[in-house]
Amino acid sequence: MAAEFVPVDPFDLVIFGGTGDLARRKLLPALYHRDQDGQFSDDSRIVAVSRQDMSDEQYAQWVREVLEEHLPDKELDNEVFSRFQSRLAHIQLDVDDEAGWKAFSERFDDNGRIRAFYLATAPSLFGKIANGVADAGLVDDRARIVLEKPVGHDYESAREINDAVGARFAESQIYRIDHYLGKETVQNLIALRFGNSLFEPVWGRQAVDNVQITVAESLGVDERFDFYEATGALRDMVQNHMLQLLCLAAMEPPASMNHDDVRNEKIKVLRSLKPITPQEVHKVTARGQYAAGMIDGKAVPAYGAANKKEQAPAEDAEAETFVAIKAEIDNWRWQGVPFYLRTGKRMARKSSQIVVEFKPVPHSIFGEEPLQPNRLVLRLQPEEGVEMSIMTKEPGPGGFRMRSLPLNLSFSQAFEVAYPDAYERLLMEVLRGNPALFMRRDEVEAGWQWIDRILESWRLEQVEAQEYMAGSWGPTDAFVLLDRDGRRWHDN
Ligand SMILES: NC(=O)C1=CN([C@@H]2O[C@H](COP(=O)(O)OP(=O)(O)OC[C@H]3O[C@@H](n4cnc5c(N)ncnc54)[C@H](OP(=O)(O)O)[C@@H]3O)[C@@H](O)[C@H]2O)C=CC1
Ligand SMILES: O=C1O[C@H](COP(=O)(O)O)[C@@H](O)[C@H](O)[C@H]1O
Repeated sequence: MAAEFVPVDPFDLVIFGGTGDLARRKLLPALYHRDQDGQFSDDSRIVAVSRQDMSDEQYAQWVREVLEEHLPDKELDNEVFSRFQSRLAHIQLDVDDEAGWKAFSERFDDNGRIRAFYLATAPSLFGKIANGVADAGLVDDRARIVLEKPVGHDYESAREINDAVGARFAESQIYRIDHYLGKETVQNLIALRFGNSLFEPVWGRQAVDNVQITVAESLGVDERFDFYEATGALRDMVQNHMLQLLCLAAMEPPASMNHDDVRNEKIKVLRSLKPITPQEVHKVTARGQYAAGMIDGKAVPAYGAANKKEQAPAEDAEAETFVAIKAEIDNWRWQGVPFYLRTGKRMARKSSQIVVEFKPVPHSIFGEEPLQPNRLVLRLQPEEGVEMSIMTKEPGPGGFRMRSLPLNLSFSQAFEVAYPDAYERLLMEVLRGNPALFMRRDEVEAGWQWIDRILESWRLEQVEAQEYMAGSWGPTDAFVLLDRDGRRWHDN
């Protein structure tokens, strides 16, 4: 079956935070692309909400500038934009202002279209917005609500948000987004594990030595300094993206691809994560913060020095921009197999991958020839693909000279179809009403429970972020963490 873009039913997509950074960089370009591929009916609308005094026309003009800046290859097509523009509207509303909601509700008629409310705002506003749209009479069976990550700041706040939103929307109408679940290679992990019989017998403690999950970014925090100081990499990247990757790599085979079958398996992994206690936190975690350095031959400033609060000296900045964790899953399949997680900003280059390292052969028949353990590498970005390293004999006479060589599958070379980016896919799944690629309430809360223990252990043990040079692979502690186990990170 060839890839095709199937149109979605007519909709009103209401983006709270339609003037924010996420809307600018991700949501609007994603929607433009889906419109370009003909997936939207003529009467579908995109309504942005913010506190700014902006007419529909001014908003459309602003969106044009945003797209000109953020579309890859700057490929704005005038004909497509004119169709896209006709869908756009802007509503001025401070969601804290109760009186404003009446005027808001008057902008919607009872048109039978799908209504999707996308909450691209701070999570502290999620409960208010859910109440606002419900009190305005806009929530019926066809309505759905999308919650951007992070859902909360810790377990307690996540529960409060889930309770507040859950009081006005059924769980099946709530789409908690983690855009990593929309990435092609992340879904390919499911295809690889459960579409091939080859891997299942070796997928566990008998054959796997360790698993390494890296999400490295070369980007810095820059103008998101305030957000990062309040959040840090553990909450920003590990609680959601990294734990989701870990779940997909570690879960048992689901009964089907039905959303609850997959989520039931993921939650079991989260509940099996061994809590990280104050006694061991120094040994099994590393916290880092980037100092000035060089990336791609260009000098980049330290965390906290390049933000709009430039007067705040970097040494006052506290948040971690890097985390490494040795995670353990207390279940039969993974007993004794460490999952090393690592994420950071301003690292040597953008590179996200999952590496499954298999055990070495039990006995070598090749004398002194060094043998490397097999490795399966799933490259998430930038170049998506799968690589399996195997030992081979170097051709030619002179006995067995053993070499590790990769069997390499590059998705861009294997498939000609340009696949939609994660936000494009996830927005379409919302409009289609398919929650499979979104997080269920219990997953988010179980993730926070594990993260809260680490945060508490860091606090009790006063674990401070150790400096690492921008353009490196993180602080010394991250290397010591693996060295202690006689292993090393697979840098790319
Ligand atoms: N930026 C990113 O790359 C990512 C962001 N996220 C998450 O998405 C959410 C939004 O992030 P981001 O876009 O960066 O944030 P911004 O601060 O850039 O945008 C916030 C948006 O919310 C609107 N807003 C704020 N307060 C109110 C209010 N009281 N009433 C109505 N509208 C309001 C703002 O509009 P105005 O001020 O004009 O009223 C603006 O449109 C956050 O939870 C963030 O963690 C998640 C993944 C990536
Ligand atoms: O959610 C987030 O993700 C981005 C990284 O996303 P990617 O698709 O570019 O890998 C990260 O930069 C940001 O801090 C975080 O909030």
